[in-house]
Amino acid sequence: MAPTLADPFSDSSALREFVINQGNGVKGLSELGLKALPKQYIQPLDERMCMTNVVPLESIPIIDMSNWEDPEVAKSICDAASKWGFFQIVNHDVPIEVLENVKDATYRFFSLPADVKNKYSKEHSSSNNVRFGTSFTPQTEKALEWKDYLSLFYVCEEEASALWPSICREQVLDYMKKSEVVIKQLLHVLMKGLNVNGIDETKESLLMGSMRTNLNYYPKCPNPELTVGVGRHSDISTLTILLQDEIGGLYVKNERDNWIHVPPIKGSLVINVGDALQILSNGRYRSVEHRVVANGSKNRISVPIFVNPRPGDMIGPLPELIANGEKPIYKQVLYSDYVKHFFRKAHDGKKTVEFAEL
Ligand SMILES: CC(C)(COP(=O)(O)OP(=O)(O)OC[C@H]1O[C@@H](n2cnc3c(N)ncnc32)[C@H](O)[C@@H]1OP(=O)(O)O)[C@@H](O)C(=O)NCCC(=O)NCCSC(=O)/C=C/c1ccc(O)cc1
Ligand SMILES: O=C(O)CCC(=O)C(=O)O
Ligand SMILES: [Fe+2]
Repeated sequence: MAPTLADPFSDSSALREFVINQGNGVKGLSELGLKALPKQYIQPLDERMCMTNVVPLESIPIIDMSNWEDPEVAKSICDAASKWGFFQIVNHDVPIEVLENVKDATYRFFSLPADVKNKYSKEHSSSNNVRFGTSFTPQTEKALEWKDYLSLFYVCEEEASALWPSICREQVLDYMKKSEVVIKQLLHVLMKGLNVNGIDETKESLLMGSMRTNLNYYPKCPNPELTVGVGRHSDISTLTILLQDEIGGLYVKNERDNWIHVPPIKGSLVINVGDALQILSNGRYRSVEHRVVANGSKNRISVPIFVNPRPGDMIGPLPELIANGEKPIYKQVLYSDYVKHFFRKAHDGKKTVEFAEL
């Protein structure tokens, strides 16, 4: 039963019970039609999006992938990865139906009753590789984030068949599979830009040995200006392939510490460099801080594929770079240690990468 008092969640344990334990998430809160944001979601002033720091006319590069091997296109990819850490791609080979299907599947999953979704929560899921949750790390966050998610770590088809929710499984698998071509194209170009030519099996595994797909749901929010959808962070992936819907709300930091909006473009994918690639490239490609605002009138979804090393891989500057005389700025770290470090703290901008600094 949903609480009905005027301020039903002044008591944090009531909020925790409804949102986390019962699996209603922020979607459940949103659907209660609250007039005011529960205080647990109110972010400190300096974490809220201040529109005076937004540069309206600037934009991350938009790259046409149809001639991806053309040296000029390749240069624009490498330049974008060094300067911005973010770009959008159009005319890639992922069919539009695949993108539309995974968005539909995301809506279908979040439309399930709370008790059904809750079977995939940390407490109830039979595997760490499938996790339905809310905010980022509700145990450690001082202020919660206005977001629910389903996170699916891919191990193999058999495991996905056995453990992933059937309501979205095929669509997520298809999106992952069809994205592999463009992921390989991008990694090929980015490695060439470092004078690392030819990606052998070991290197392919280091760059894209594991994948995690998140289905993110940001419901309509009563006081969007007081909270965040996702706080400032850089991803810990090698590359992230992000599908967003038509609503907008993703902002990226530029070189002058201003925020730039990433406008939705139908059929495009947003690509960003993650910490793992920043470390492997010895800082030549940059993972960049980004955040998502909450929306006062519309629900928003996004579907990132995090392309990662394997949990058991050691990551550090690639030997080819060091052999060329570059001084390493990162040490070798076990990727799963890096991932755990990221998940055990609240979002804190670019701080995660300090874990690997020499
Ligand atoms: C290190 C992992 C993630 C977990 O290891 P474990 O040995 O099974 O240990 P735990 O299940 O106890 O997880 C360690 C901590 O991470 C937390 N965690 C474990 N997955 C999760 C999870 N998807 N979500 C949010 N907490 C989690 C988990 O709750 C736990 O926190 P705590 O209970 O406080 O100790 C392991 O599965 C692993 O190495 N996975 C393969 C690599 C991998 O997934 N890489 C991540 C790719 S990038 C990425 O996911 C980015 C995500 C992201 C997400 C949200 C954002 O806003 C921004 C970015
Ligand atoms: O929803 C978005 O646009 C971005 C989400 C994000 O940054 C993430 O899941 O890491
Ligand atoms: Fe992100």
